[in-house]
Amino acid sequence: MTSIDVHDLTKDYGGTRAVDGVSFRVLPGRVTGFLGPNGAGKSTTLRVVLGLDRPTSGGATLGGRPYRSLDAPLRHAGALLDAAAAHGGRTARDHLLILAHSNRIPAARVTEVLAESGLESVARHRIRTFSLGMRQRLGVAAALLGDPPVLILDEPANGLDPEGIVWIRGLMRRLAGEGRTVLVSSHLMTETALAADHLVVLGRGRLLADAPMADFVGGHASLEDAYLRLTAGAAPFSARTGTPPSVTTGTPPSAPTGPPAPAPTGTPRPGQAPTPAPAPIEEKG
Ligand SMILES: Nc1ncnc2c1ncn2[C@@H]1O[C@H](COP(=O)(O)OP(=O)(O)OP(=O)(O)O)[C@@H](O)[C@H]1O
Repeated sequence: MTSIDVHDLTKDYGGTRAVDGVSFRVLPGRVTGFLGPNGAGKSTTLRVVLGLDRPTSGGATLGGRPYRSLDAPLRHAGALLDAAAAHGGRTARDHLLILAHSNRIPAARVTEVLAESGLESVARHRIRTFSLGMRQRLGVAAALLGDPPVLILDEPANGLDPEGIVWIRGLMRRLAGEGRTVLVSSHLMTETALAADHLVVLGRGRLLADAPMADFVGGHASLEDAYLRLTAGAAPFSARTGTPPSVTTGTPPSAPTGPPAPAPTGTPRPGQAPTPAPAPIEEKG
């Protein structure tokens, strides 16, 4: 099956370094959660993987090939990046039919993905009448269209109702169970804890962790706890609350709190630099 490989990726926007020498591999057969604070570089990385942005240096491949070199790319990788991207004047069905046609996918597959995403009853409605959650479902339907071995989903639960959140979680688990490669970015820790087997965490454009979920959370009260400790030094927009980060470790408040244990980073691959240790948490007064 097909892995996603990001190799020593750096991306600058003018004077802003959005991604800084990041390398990781996303393996088939599991859901990999892609986490990081606002502005950490997740979307930029996904855009480079999908050939939507050119890297400054390094790069990314799917099954060893750059996305841009793929023939009929929807058959190799399905992506949900921006649910608002579909043309509002088209019906959901027409939107999918156009995508299918341009990737040599049979029209019958459109009917299947409309059913899979729960949109059958609104298939002939114009997309501009869709709610955010319906647009998300349409984005997922488009990602599934080519029956691809790789799925890349950026905040797929955004706007979904509780039934939809359960649906997308089950869908991701099933796709991974079928041996596909599923990479999902999210800020929802509870959802990520339920859906993901493995985590890749960025902070300020750098790789902070690349580890199995159990190893990442190990010794912490929850995924949220482990994540907040790891990224506390890398969150650029933390609001002043007058209290320390909302981590609950079970340790009494008076107990000395040293720097967090670095989350396990997995074995560096040949040529890959070890993951930098996270910045220590500074206790706020
Ligand atoms: N097109 C662009 N032009 C200029 N700067 C950009 C552009 N896209 C992203 N950036 C900058 O790159 C950095 C990384 O942004 P990116 O959107 O990749 O982060 P993110 O981890 O996806 O954040 P979020 O969780 O808020 O979506 C930020 O500093 C952002 O301002």
